[in-house]
Amino acid sequence: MKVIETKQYQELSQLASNYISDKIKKKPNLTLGLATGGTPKKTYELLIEDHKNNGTSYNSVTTFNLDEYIGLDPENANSYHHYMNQTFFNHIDINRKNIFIPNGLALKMEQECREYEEKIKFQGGIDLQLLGIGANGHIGFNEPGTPFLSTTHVIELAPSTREANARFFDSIHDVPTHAITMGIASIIASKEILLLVSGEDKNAALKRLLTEEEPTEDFPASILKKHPHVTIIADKKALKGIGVMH
Ligand SMILES: O=P(O)(O)OC[C@H]1O[C@](O)(CO)[C@@H](O)[C@@H]1O
Repeated sequence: MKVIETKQYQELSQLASNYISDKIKKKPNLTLGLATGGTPKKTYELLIEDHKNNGTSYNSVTTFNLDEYIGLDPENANSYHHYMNQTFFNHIDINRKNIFIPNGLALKMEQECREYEEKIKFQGGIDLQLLGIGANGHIGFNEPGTPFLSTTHVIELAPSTREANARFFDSIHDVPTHAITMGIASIIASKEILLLVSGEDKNAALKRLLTEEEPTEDFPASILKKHPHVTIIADKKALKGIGVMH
């Protein structure tokens, strides 16, 4: 895993945005895996700026999002469909038919999960997966204990995840209890992974990722150690007290 340290969140976001836009310039029909949450917000903002100022085009790009809450309508302000439209898709020239996000309202969830995997495979796999990390080490919504061999599935959210994400909702009671998420095997099948880590509340998770030896299902992000092409961009606060080789 290659670690790039930045001074703060702004610089982290600028590097991440440059990284992604360079990939699109090199491969205009890139298949991009996307994440939600607070961490990548500024990256999306800068990608939009880059699209407007430099003309980076998403016309031939295909995207697959990691996850979605179960039971939230795409119009719900807290759904990841809504997040992605507002934060990114509404501001770039992406072809709507090339956007894929798991359907949290599917009547047949098992079928939805299976078909999501098939769509990724049909597309030839994900070229670059953008990732965040939960304070408990989750990637996507794969909570501690999720099997490394998992593909897209329904998961019960950990209480700590619901608490952390309650900041986006009126009350913790409104945070869905379940989500549909790409599995750990689905994430790890991506050709390349870009993990963004910002802030002191991610320090312990990053320390565990960078220092502990063997991957363990108790700490989902640890599987990244087995992936041949992972780049981590982390700010000083996230890296505090962690010795990184430059
Ligand atoms: O960037 P945040 O808001 O800390 O979230 C970290 C991770 O948690 C999730 O939002 C799921 O809770 C992921 O999609 C994200 O990468």
